[in-house]
Amino acid sequence: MAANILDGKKIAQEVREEIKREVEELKSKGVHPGLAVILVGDDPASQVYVRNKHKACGDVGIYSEVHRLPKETTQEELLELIHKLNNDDKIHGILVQLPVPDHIDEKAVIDAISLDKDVDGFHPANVGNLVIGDECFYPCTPHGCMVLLDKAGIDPKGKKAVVVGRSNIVGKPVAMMLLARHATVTICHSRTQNLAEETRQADILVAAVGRPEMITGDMIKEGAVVIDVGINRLDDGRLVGDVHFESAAEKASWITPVPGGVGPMTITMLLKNTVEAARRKC
Ligand SMILES: Nc1nc2c(c(=O)[nH]1)N[C@@H](CN(C=O)c1ccc(C(=O)N[C@@H](CCC(=O)O)C(=O)O)cc1)CN2
Ligand SMILES: [Mg+2]
Repeated sequence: MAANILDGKKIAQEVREEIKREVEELKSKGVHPGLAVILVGDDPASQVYVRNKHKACGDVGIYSEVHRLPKETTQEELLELIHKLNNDDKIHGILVQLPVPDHIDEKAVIDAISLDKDVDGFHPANVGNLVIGDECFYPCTPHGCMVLLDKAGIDPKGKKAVVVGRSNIVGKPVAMMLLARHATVTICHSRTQNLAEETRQADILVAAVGRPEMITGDMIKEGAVVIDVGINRLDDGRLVGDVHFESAAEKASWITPVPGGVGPMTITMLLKNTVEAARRKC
């Protein structure tokens, strides 16, 4: 089987057109959605992501401000800025680009963001609401995975989904979202025995481990849908996912490429959450 490509770049663009219209509608009601992004330090990849977030906001008409803080910023200084933004009516969404420098407690920072402005969906109360199926912001990358499935017309209901990776920002939330859509979900991780035995049962396989090309074609069931969340830069400069694309594409019915699969959806879902946060103020 030669897999169909789930083109995240194209789908992200389509979703951004919808978001643009939603922003116009909110503006006509007197609400201009606003996002504040905080970047601490000078991690090169984070700088690119933050720049892309700012540009993406501009493209759809969302007001955005970027707070670039030096890497020596103390936790107190960062919390003070978050507190200020929590009380700023122009700002509907706040995010702190991760990772933060080692001397800053990531959990303290996430906890400080007001629940109604937590457009990353990382606040523990948001995560709790996701688990129990209450109103919440879906974390952006897992939300992007679900939108890709929807756009390809793949209904998780009754399907066996296997998620490889148990991070708080991707593995666990995507498993919960698949469960909410009535998939039978297995979460695998570094201590899973016989990983291939598990992955070969998946109708939907989500790879989010951060290990280059570790999921190979022989680990995939014929006709499976493969969502590759990994973004790994190799020594030779190539960017690859957690899935070995060529061998996996011979087995899968649908597969996301890297780059150009899940990645472009992440920022798009951030825009969507920011609009949703603003809508709740209407
Ligand atoms: N506060 C947050 N921090 C981080 C998040 C997040 O959702 N919130 N996710 C990642 C980084 N990230 C957005 O912040 C992000 C990662 C990747 C992409 C993307 O478009 N990737 C491209 C390839 C880009 C490249 O060439 O390097 C792709 O996969 O096609 C967008 C956003 C960690 N931090
Ligand atoms: Mg690949």
